[in-house]
Amino acid sequence: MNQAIGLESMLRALAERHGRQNPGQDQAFGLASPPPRKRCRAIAVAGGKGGVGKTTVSVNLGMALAMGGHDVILLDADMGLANIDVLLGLTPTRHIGHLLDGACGIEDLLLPARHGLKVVPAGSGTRRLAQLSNTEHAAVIRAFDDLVSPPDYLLVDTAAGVSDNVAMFAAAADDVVLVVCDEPASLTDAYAMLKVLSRDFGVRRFRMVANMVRNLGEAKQLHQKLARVSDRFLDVALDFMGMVPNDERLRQAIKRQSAVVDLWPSSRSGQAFKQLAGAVDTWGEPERLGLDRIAFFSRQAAVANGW
Ligand SMILES: Nc1ncnc2c1ncn2[C@@H]1O[C@H](COP(=O)(O)OP(=O)(O)OP(=O)(O)O)[C@@H](O)[C@H]1O
Repeated sequence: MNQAIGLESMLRALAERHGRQNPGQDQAFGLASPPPRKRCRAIAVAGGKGGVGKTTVSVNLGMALAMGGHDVILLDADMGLANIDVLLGLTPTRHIGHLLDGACGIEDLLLPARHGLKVVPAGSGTRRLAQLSNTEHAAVIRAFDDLVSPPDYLLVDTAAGVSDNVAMFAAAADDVVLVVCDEPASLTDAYAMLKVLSRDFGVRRFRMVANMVRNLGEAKQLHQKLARVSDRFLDVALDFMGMVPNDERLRQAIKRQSAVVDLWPSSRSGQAFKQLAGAVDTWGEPERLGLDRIAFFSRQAAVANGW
């Protein structure tokens, strides 16, 4: 069976399950509707090529949103090669593998970082985690239903490449942020990502962050380069979200196992991440409808919206 079709039917099953868990069923049992809960927005950070800065952007954007007063969970979805905990100097005792083994629940995995940011670690150096099946990935997504309180934002740092793993998380999220840097391989991999996610998973809108650029002009040029090709050959909208400059301060922060936006908020990259967080704050309601409109926190989202 075509893998994309297999994945799509799995997402459809998740959507049906989501429908079954609609709060309408509470009314069917004569129960009062629960009070409205806040809506969680799931944002997948992808990039295609390894080393373009996906994890750096995920960590710092998550921290910047948390510093802005938002409740944020950062999921390390680079299963088997996870490194968010290392970047933030955290020492997890449990990871996604334990969740899949039934040894703990999602709440037990939430690792507190600075400014209230919470990290869900994926585990590193485990072959099994690097080879999770589609069913196991779906189980990870479903596990978020069990959170006691959904956050404002769920940021998902995806793995490199355009594997089923990456596609599944991106297709389940409300928004896909594409991190691109000015290298031919980054551009071609980003294009491949746009193509697969739009053609096989119906993702139509992407937001691009230009990373490791010199200035805004260079960032916009990079966006135009990719948008020119995607406008011509693909049915997608690629919005310019912002840029992160190539900044030695950021590399120093990584060595100190800290987010640059926390350690040096006035640095060029620190300011850039605050601007990216500001951009997220201005996004309207998610546009995606139908199959790919499944939110990570399906049940909480359903309760919040009265779906
Ligand atoms: N804006 C930046 N300025 C300076 N250095 C940067 C910047 N962004 C990323 N880097 C450097 O690039 C390295 C790789 O970044 P990162 O680990 O975030 O990439 P990635 O896309 O997540 O890679 P992978 O998919 O292989 O995990 C960082 O360790 C850092 O040294």
